[in-house]
Amino acid sequence: MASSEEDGTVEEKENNNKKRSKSALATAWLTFYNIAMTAGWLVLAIAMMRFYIQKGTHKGLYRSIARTLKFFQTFALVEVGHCAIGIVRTSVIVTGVQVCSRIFMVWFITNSIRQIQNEESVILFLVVWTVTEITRYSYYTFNLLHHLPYFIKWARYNLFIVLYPLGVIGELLTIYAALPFVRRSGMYSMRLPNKYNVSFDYYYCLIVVMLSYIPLFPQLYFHMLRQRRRVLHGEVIVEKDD
Ligand SMILES: CCCCCCCCCCCCC/C=C/C(=O)SCCNC(=O)CCNC(=O)[C@H](O)C(C)(C)COP(=O)(O)OP(=O)(O)OC[C@H]1O[C@@H](n2cnc3c(N)ncnc32)[C@H](O)[C@@H]1OP(=O)(O)O
Repeated sequence: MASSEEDGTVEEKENNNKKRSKSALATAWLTFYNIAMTAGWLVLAIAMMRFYIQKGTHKGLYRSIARTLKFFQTFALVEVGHCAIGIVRTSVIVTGVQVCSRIFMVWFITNSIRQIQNEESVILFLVVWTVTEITRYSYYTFNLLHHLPYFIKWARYNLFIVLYPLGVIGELLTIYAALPFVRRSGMYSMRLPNKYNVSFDYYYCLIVVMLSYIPLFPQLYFHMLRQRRRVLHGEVIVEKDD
């Protein structure tokens, strides 16, 4: 009897130790990840400012930062993993929609269609994403280090009110600008007849993507408004399950 009680205590201690070391490991990884991402987006911000100051135009700006942007935005896929394994308290779906829509914009729109890379709307979403991500990742970093300056917390949960709609406008205008080129080139499309007997039209796919902002964007926006009330005003929010 005594021995089983002892066993229980040992087991409990082992479990607690495992949890502690897991959370220490998770915190170390998240701190590293957030610092790296803050640095990455800061590099992008500096590169964009330098380009504009030196050239006096936004033309060619996307090309000049494309590699860095693709790397850091694609790396953000890791965040969906963070939610899935439970090391951050965030919905996989909310994060998944956010990250996938960004990756789609970078790889399947802006990177694939050279003719639209100099559109003002590209600069709009790039600037908006950059400000958002520098604020967001520095918020997470300082929060993990338990030294969060109030202005970063304020910026994280206020700037999105304006930046989110501006980012959406930039993204939608960019997809809209891409439509004629996609239609003319027939890119990423499959016409019948073909050996798979499957037809796919990227042009209509883009229209569906644009329409999907109507139900999806309000959900992300209201999610952030709820987070804002919770963090800035201490409201207790009961989130629905995924
Ligand atoms: C395949 C094609 C698909 C196409 C589909 C198209 C549909 C498109 C729909 C709409 C798309 C919108 C496009 C907009 C793009 C833009 O970004 S515009 C720019 C403005 N954007 C924003 O301001 C939003 C930025 N995004 C986010 O903030 C996030 O992505 C989020 C997922 C929406 C944030 O949600 P959430 O994580 O729940 O909020 P937080 O309050 O920040 O975090 C909750 C808790 O989790 C902790 N945490 C999260 N991540 C980390 C981390 N990396 N490190 C450490 N901790 C983290 C955080 O600290 C919180 O913890 P607690 O305080 O303990 O609760």
